[in-house]
Amino acid sequence: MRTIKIIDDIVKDGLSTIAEGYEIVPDAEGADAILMRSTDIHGMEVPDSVRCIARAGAGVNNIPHERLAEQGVVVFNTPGANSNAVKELVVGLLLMGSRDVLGGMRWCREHEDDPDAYAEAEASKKAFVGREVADRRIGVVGLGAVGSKVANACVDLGMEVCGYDPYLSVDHAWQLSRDVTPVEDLDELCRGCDYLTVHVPRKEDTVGMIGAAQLSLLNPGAVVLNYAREDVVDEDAMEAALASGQVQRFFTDFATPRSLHMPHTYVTPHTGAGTVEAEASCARMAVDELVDYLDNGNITNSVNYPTCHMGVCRGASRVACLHANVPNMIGQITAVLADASANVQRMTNENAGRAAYTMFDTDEHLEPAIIERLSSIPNMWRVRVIK
Ligand SMILES: NC(=O)c1ccc[n+]([C@@H]2O[C@H](COP(=O)([O-])OP(=O)(O)OC[C@H]3O[C@@H](n4cnc5c(N)ncnc54)[C@H](O)[C@@H]3O)[C@@H](O)[C@H]2O)c1
Ligand SMILES: O=C(O)[C@H](O)COP(=O)(O)O
Repeated sequence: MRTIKIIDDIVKDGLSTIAEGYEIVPDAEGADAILMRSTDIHGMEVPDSVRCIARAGAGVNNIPHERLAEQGVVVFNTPGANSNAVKELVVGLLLMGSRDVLGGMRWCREHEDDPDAYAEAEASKKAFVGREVADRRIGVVGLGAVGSKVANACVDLGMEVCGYDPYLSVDHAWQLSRDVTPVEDLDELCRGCDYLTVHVPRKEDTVGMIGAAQLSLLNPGAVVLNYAREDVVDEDAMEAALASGQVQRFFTDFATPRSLHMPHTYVTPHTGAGTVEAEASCARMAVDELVDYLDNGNITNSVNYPTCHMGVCRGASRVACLHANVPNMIGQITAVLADASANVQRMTNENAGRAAYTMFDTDEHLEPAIIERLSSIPNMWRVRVIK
């Protein structure tokens, strides 16, 4: 029986793909895997029993995945599984940001007991006049799963769309409308924009990337949306830009103590991915990743280990070695196998960044002493006997 500890609220129907032979357990201690969403686990001691963690969602800044790689824990996320949900909300808010929809609705509510409201509305509606988004310029920062969908939707709305993403993947480039203009410099992207929307992961080079300089390059009265992470947009700079009118409205998914008190700021409580469809598809993808890793050693969508597939083991045994991406690891692993006269049926090695993964099938089970020798190779982080 394999065991999974669930942290956060994972929707039940998303768990439907958990295979037989799996059990949800109340504690991480002793569990084989953790399934989670946004809880910050930087301060958590991840028990040695845990072989993998799947984040049902995109952002992994809440997980110390580099440290966990060295602990032999594979961390997964679910790229793209919630991107349509974010796109739909961002497009809705973009339209709301162009018209004072909320102000108009507030006016109506305030006049709910006024018998002349219907007639007064005609006189008052001038106060809520907005603008159309068609032909306006929007800058999209980050053209991944969410950003590319937002950019394409803005093209469909008739906007002039520019995008900035120095690390754009080939897959996402293929998905992008040819009407999106790529811009190679962030400041150039911001210059003359009426709208700016941010869709990058939180990392060293993105924290504070939208600051005073970038906001000053927007057209006066611009609308800014942050459905990425709270500190990608510098709050000091944003508050000043809102106070001066340089930014007319700011939509953010992050209820920080500061954003909740900023003028002309509309805060949602991290509900960018909050649809039944997105929650279920993230959970299903995360469960599939965990199960394929625990059962077969295959790695799909990991953020700290390379992609690696060897299908289902047809030999007597399958072993996976999780180790540092340094020279001579394969040489040392095969030397141990040669000493043991092990007959290797299939073997694969992949690396990504600082981590590497070697997996092999043998036609006999290896003695515990051989596994011990593999484990004691310097820079070996974990050896798993999968079958
Ligand atoms: N509010 C929500 O509920 C919600 C939902 C999904 C994602 N997110 C956030 O949005 C982020 C993006 O999600 P995604 O699914 O599109 O991820 P993604 O990985 O598909 O896309 C991120 C894109 O940002 C680009 N990028 C990285 N560094 C950059 C930089 N310095 N400048 C410009 N571009 C850069 C990458 O090349 C990539 O194309 C996530 O990491 C997460 O933090 C929030
Ligand atoms: O990174 C993400 O996928 C989003 O921030 C959504 O997070 P959540 O699933 O915890 O709401």
